[in-house]
Amino acid sequence: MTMSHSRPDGAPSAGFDAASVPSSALVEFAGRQRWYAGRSERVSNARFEAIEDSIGAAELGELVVHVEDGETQRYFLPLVRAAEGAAATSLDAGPAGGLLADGARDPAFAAAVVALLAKGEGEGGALVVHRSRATADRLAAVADVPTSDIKVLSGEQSNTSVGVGQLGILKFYRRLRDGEQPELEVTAFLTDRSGFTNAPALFAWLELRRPDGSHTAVAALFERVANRGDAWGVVTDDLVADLSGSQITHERFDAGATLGRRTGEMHAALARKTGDAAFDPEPLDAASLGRIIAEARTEAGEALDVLAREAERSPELKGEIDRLLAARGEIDGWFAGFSADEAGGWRTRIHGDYHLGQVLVSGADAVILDFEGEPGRPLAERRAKTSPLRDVAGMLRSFDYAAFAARDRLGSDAGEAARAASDAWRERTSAEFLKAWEAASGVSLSSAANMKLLDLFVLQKAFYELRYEAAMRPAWLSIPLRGIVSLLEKRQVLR
Ligand SMILES: Nc1ncnc2c1ncn2[C@@H]1O[C@H](COP(=O)(O)OP(=O)(O)O)[C@@H](O)[C@H]1O
Ligand SMILES: O=P(O)(O)O[C@H]1O[C@H](CO)[C@@H](O[C@H]2O[C@H](CO)[C@@H](O)[C@H](O)[C@H]2O)[C@H](O)[C@H]1O
Repeated sequence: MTMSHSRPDGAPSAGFDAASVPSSALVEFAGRQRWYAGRSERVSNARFEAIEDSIGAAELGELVVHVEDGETQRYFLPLVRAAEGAAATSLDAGPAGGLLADGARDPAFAAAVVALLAKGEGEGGALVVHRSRATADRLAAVADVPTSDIKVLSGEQSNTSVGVGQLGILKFYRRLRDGEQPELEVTAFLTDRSGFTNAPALFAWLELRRPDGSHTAVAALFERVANRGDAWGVVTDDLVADLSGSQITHERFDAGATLGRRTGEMHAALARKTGDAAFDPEPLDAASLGRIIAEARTEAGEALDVLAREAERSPELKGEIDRLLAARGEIDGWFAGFSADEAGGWRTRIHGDYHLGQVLVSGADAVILDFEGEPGRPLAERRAKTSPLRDVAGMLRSFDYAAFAARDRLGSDAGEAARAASDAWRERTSAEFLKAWEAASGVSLSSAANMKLLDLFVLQKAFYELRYEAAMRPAWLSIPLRGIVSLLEKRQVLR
């Protein structure tokens, strides 16, 4: 169901000239936001481009950032007047604009968006409401939640998620990419057409249609899943307790077996043939395998370039960095060593950015979230069908991160015994995960070709993480670096 929403005459607005916000103030403000991906780039200028529509008192717009020698980045940025005393988190729009704040973090704005999604509006504006018919009554209940029960979730990730009472999660997409948002397509497919129930139901979403015909989703409302935290938090807490010899009194989350089963079921659901060309499985033939290898090979080279630049910033990692850089030829040769005979199986839609932080622990079960794909990649790539082993690799890398993070939390108490125990946990959990995944997905892991492809995806993910950590958390650069070195040693690419 689709409705267009237009600015009602005389609607209240934030009452400022957003177009006059200086570029320097926008860049400084963006640099403080977790969702901003341009932090490590040189920015030539930034501007606020108004959206011809209104919701509540916000001035709606896009933050448009021109990166030197790079693509233009667009972010959804509704602006509201900053609350008293909120100077530290606000955007200083100068004497004419005053202090402004991110509307996505403002409960009143979120309430207005939910009301709009539940109600829909007349024709004409730049924002279009899409609602799921199946969930209309649940949507009305979410719209009844009082503003006082609307709260931005802590631990903001690539986007900004807001809890609407215990019923809904309103997610504002921050980095905007033109085209279909994979998260909306995949969640709707899983819940409406495949019978997979371990992902939150999608209620409604808001799409921006620009005058040039391009379109992109800016917000979506999902069912809120009762949970005791994401699997990253639950797994690392339990591991810290185990490593430090503390008793666990709560129900233990059986990470390997539960995640393996639910992940496999998700992949089996995504492999269902329904006649929808965007989802129907296609053969993983030699041409598609060739594209996968070429992409991973290029990305490995790019990540090694980034690593070479990082070497100065991380002198404690110099030994491993130099070793990897010296083996560039061998690494490239490993990718080149794939043969067309290794093609086989199916490619389907997948999760695309799968790790422990994307799973909620609900009782003893797992609910899978965030089907947006890797936020740094173009939409067409994130919507492409590929091997489900890519997601499997993502979770294996996450077990490696969790083993490191648990040791890191123990600080100087973490001796050699803790290292050995956390490594053993990672190996055991990974094996249980793979076993349960194979049984639930129906994809065989006994073929040498599939195991080699799994290695490729593990390496590709770790190279992606190298770039991610270099840009976002340099202190964790060692995790993917050591993961890459260790895998390449096992496969005798590094000697
Ligand atoms: N449907 C939901 N039910 C309960 N909590 C949710 C739901 N969706 C998101 N969350 C919470 O918000 C956090 C961020 O959600 P996620 O979709 O991963 O956002 P991002 O796109 O920013 O990575 C999750 O880790 C979880 O704590
Ligand atoms: O914000 P997103 O969920 O879209 O994902 C991005 O950020 C993740 C970090 O929060 C990053 O994941 C990496 O760190 C995790 C631990 O914090 C670890 O569990 C993952 O295995 C590791 O990849 C993810 O790669 C990035 O896309």
